[in-house]
Amino acid sequence: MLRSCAARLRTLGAGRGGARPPAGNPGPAQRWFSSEKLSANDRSLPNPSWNKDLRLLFEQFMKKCEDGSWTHMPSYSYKNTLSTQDFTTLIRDGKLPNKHLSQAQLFTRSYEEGLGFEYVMFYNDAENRTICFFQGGPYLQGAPGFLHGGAISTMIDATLGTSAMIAVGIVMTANLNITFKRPIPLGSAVVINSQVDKIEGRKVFVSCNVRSADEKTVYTEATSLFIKLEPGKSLT
Ligand SMILES: CCCCCCCCCCCCCCCCCC(=O)SCCNC(=O)CCNC(=O)[C@H](O)C(C)(C)COP(=O)(O)OP(=O)(O)OC[C@H]1O[C@@H](n2cnc3c(N)ncnc32)[C@H](O)[C@@H]1OP(=O)(O)O
Repeated sequence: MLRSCAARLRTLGAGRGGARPPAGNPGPAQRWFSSEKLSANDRSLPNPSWNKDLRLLFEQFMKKCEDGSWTHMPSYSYKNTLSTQDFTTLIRDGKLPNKHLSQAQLFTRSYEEGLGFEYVMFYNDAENRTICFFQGGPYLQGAPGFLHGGAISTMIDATLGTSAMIAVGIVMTANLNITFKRPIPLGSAVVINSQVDKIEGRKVFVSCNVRSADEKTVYTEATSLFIKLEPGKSLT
């Protein structure tokens, strides 16, 4: 059975060495999810590029957060931050050249406002669900007027990855299976509804579908396997 989200988030930071981070010195998970210090740079809040549907969905779910059933997840570009350093140290023994690290930022937050990935995620602890509201901008075009399949896959990976991370800690995608059923119009708001289906040891099986904001059209379906990283085991 999945543990409560709060407990999982507390232990995420302990995964590397077994010790809980001391008070005032949050572990990686607390840094991703805590909005206290970074809220000014939170990219998951409405901006002028958001269409009416995306705003409405955001407002509806912010209301649902009031009773604690859903939680809003802030999101940052992670430009040259400690959390990126932590992850690199974990899987590569810190061997990534510093020059690259200093330029690094989260792919889905690397476009200017409105041009690429505009999205916000919420999670529901009791139901092990993460929901993402996503509006793809003009730089994500594939077939004329529609989103590129790689951009859709990216947001699916990010949403499913977030679900898996909330469940077990730091993970990487081992496998991602996607069925594209209908093309997604550029600039439209869609709903990526994901859930953790099963956890077996370090393996986390997750799935999702992508629907229109009115839920009438199913655009995409996906299943995926994430693997929890083992502390001290280099992947390179
Ligand atoms: C701390 C800070 C973090 C900083 C982040 C800050 C920002 C965060 C913001 C929010 C993030 C949002 C989430 C984004 C998610 C994106 C994730 C990616 O794109 S990731 C990029 C894209 N992904 C990559 O680049 C990953 C590349 N691949 C790898 O690195 C490795 O293959 C691995 C890590 C996936 C597993 O390696 P390894 O740890 O050595 O594991 P083993 O070989 O020992 O196997 C363990 C078990 O798993 C089984 N199993 C394994 N694979 C498969 C499979 N494909 N099929 C089926 N099964 C598979 C295997 O059979 C075994 O089963 P069993 O015997 O126990 O029953």
